[in-house]
Order: sequence, then structure tokens, then C-alpha cells
Amino acid sequence: MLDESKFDVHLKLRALRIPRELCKVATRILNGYLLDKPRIKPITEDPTCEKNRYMILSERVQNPDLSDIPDQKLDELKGLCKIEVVPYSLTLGYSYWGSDHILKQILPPGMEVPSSFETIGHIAHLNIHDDLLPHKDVIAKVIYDKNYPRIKTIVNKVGTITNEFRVPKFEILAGQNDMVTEVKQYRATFKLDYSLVYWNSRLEHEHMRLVSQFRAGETICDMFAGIGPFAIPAAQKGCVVYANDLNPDSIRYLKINAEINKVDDLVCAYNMDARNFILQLMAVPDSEIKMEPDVLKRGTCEKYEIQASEESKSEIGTLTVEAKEVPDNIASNLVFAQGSSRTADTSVSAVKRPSENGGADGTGTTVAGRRKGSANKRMRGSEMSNAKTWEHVDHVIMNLPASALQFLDVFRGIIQRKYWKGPLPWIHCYCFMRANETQEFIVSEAESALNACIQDPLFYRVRDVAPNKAMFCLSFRLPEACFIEDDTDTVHSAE
Ligand SMILES: C[S@@+](CC[C@H](N)C(=O)[O-])C[C@H]1O[C@@H](n2cnc3c(N)ncnc32)[C@H](O)[C@@H]1O
Repeated sequence: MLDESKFDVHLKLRALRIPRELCKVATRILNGYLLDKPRIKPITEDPTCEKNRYMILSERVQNPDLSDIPDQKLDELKGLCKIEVVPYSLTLGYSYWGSDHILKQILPPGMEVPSSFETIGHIAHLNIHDDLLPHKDVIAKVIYDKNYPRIKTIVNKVGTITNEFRVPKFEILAGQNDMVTEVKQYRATFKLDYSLVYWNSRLEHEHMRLVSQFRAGETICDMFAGIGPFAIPAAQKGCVVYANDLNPDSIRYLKINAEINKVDDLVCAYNMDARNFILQLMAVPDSEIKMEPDVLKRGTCEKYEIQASEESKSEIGTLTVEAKEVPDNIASNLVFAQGSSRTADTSVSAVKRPSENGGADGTGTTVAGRRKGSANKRMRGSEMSNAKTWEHVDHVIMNLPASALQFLDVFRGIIQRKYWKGPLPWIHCYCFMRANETQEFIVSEAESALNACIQDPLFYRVRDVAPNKAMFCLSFRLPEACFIEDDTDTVHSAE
């Protein structure tokens, strides 16, 4: 139990009793001689008469005859009204002091006060240093008391992260046992269970920086999507997003977030290993190969008349679209954010490549599904279509800094040249760089994983994660060497 009374500081002060209407002028005269404490007003009620106010004098005015105040000021004040000095007692208690002040008094001398913490919605995440662990409960109580009701739960990270989902173990130290929270980043709201999924509020700027490079209508693949901090803003911008994560809870929240932010029609969620995900997205489906043994005959595909959904019908009527089958190997793992089935998606599937339709906004492909109120009004009511990822993807995001570079080998011979349209995708691969490593070293790691040369790599320093370690984003266009020429010889199988 924390004895809150031991933080009480009793001040014996003096106050002037001044008619209410003269307080403003008196304040100007007494400038520098009134009580000056954060969050305490120097003018307060006179308990004996409501027509007066107490003007509380600073601690440096000790003498009852006010001789600590210069004569000139006193004369001016006397010209204003009759001066009456009264004793005034003030107690600054536990509720007054900030957490730093209180913790400094509680913790053994010389110990660093843990005053900063990461905030995730109503949760405060502390990383209490080993030598402070014996004091963790009192630290948590003080931080809770000082930040309630903004903060309702105080957690401390236990041990180091060892699991592949990158989720720390937490112990709840104070407040309610509720790890489900909501975070706002720019225009997006993210719901998450902080005990089950990866979340790092410090990446907010990076999420926005990368998404700012995407344009409406582009196709984005997020291999390690988490609960969607890249995927949701990208979809809000009007991109079609294929978002994957190995953690089923992340995918559950990704779907919830796509709905909350009304972009569930533009986010396709997958729950599988990142390698399989990208292999399957890039694999040309059997149906496409059967239908068009020679891509030059592409225009001859069978056409089906497919009923649009009721909502879509009201906007654009019945659609005639090119039939598109989702390959079985993808469909088995595909979870549409809106919970729609593969059939439901097929009902809105059609493709127009950038070269074919030019894009509604002049930026390239226009790919839109059913828009329910996303900020990207340009897409609303426009032609509904769906991307063919084996033909074109604009950006691939790989935010698993500890090992994303090693995942680059999946791109070797992954794209079938004869089906691909337009430039190869940009790869945005996050990595850590230690003080003794160079950008050249990182590029050489990436190149040996790809077995190809990278042209004009771009590095962006995201943040320092330790004194000798920084997180970077390495961006480059996938090298031409990642093409495979012959589709009869598909390199990867996606087991
Ligand atoms: C560093 S987090 C990034 C999450 C999100 N993109 C962000 O910026 O906050 C990495 C994510 O990769 C997921 N992950 C780890 N290994 C994976 C794998 N082999 N395949 C797919 N996802 C994986 C984890 O579950 C985690 O959500």
C-alpha cells in the first residue's frame, strides 16, 4: 500500500483580500509576487465574503507587513483599495505531484525513474528494467493514478520476444484486465488485442510514409500485414490490398479493421506463411492457362453474365464481366475481409490492366470493388473489378525486419514473363542494420537471396531500435532476373 499522505507538502502563505472587480488590476501590480505553481490558480474564493477574492502571495513574501514587496507596488496597491493581509495554508498532496516527482521519492536514490511508456489506446506498456522489478507494482500504481482515465491498464513486458508472431508476453500490473483496445492513426481506426497480435505505435510515421507512395488503383501485397497498419490506409487510398499474416489473431483483427474502416471490399486477407502467400498470388491459375495457351489470344476468353450484388446493381446494374476463377490453392487460404466467399468475389471479378483502361483518376489501373464509404470517393460506383496478381502487382511490403531479407529468395523465378504486364513490383523490405554493417552489405544479402542484381536500391532509416541497431526500409524494383520465361516449368510449388 502506498501511503499517499507522505507526499504532502504544507505551505504557510499569505493572501490579500481584494474586492473581486479589482483583481485584474491588482494582478498586474503584483506581477512576480503572486503564487506561481503549475496547475494552481493564485486567485481564489474568499470563504468569508463572496464579493472578495484571495490573491495568494508567493512563498518569498514572508513578512506580514509585505515589506518583501517593493514600496512602489505597495503604494499603487494602496491607491486601489484598503489592503488586508490574511494567512493562507496550502497543502500540495499526492494528487498534485506528477509521477516523476513521486517516483523519485519512492525509488532508491540513483535509480532511473521510468516515466515514459508506450500508449496503445487505453493501455500503457512499460518495459521495467530488471533492477526496478521489485518496485514494479508501485511504479504501475503511480503511473495509473497519474494518467487515469486516459490510461486504464498498465502492463509490463516480460522476457524477450521469442515467438514468430512477434508478440511480447505481458503482465498486468494495474488497472483493468483488458487488452482489447482501439488506436487511431491518421484517418484509420485499429482494433486489436495487444496480448495476441503485433502492434507498434512508433511505426505510425513509417506506415504513412510508405502508403503515401501508393496510388489509387494500385495492387499491394503485404506479406507480413499484422492487423493492417499498411493495408488499411492503402485500401483507404483506393488500392487493392492482398494482406497476409501467419498469426490467425492478426488476420481476425485485420478483417475487423477492414470493416471498421469500410474498406473490406478492397482488402483480401490471408492466413499463411509469407512464402506460400506470395507464391500462390503469383501462380498463374490453371483456368487461365487452359483458357489461353497463348496469351496473344487473351481476348477470346469466354464471357459470363454475372449478377452483381444488390447494392452494386443499384449503382451500376447487371455487369458483364470476364469470368475469373480463384485458383483452388489460393482459394483454400483466402479469407475475404468482408467475410464474403470465393463465389461472392467471383461475382465482382473483372480485370482491366492499366494499359487497357487508363484508370479513372489518370494514375493507372482502376480496380475497385463495392465501396461502402471509403474516403476515396473517386472509386465509388465505378466499375467493379479485381486484380490478377500473376499479371501485375505494384508494391510488395515485407515488414518482418529480423528476417525479411531471407524471405527474398521466394522471388527467384516467381513471375511468368508472358503473363506479366507492366513494370515489375517495388519491394519494400524492412531490415535491421547494426553499427558495424553497411548498406552495401544489406544489398549484397538481398541480392544473394534473390540471386539477382538490384538496381538503384533506396534506403530509408525508419528508427533506432537500440544504441547500435537501426531499422531500415530497403526499396527496390524486383530485378528482371526474377522472371521465368516458360510457364510449363513453374518453379515453385506452394506446399
Ligand atoms: C513486425 S510485424 C509487422 C506487422 C505490420 N506489418 C506492422 O507494420 O505493424 C511482423 C508480422 O509478421 C508476421 N509473421 C511472422 N512470420 C511470418 C511468416 N512466416 N509468414 C507470414 N507472417 C509472418 C507476424 O505474425 C507479425 O504480425
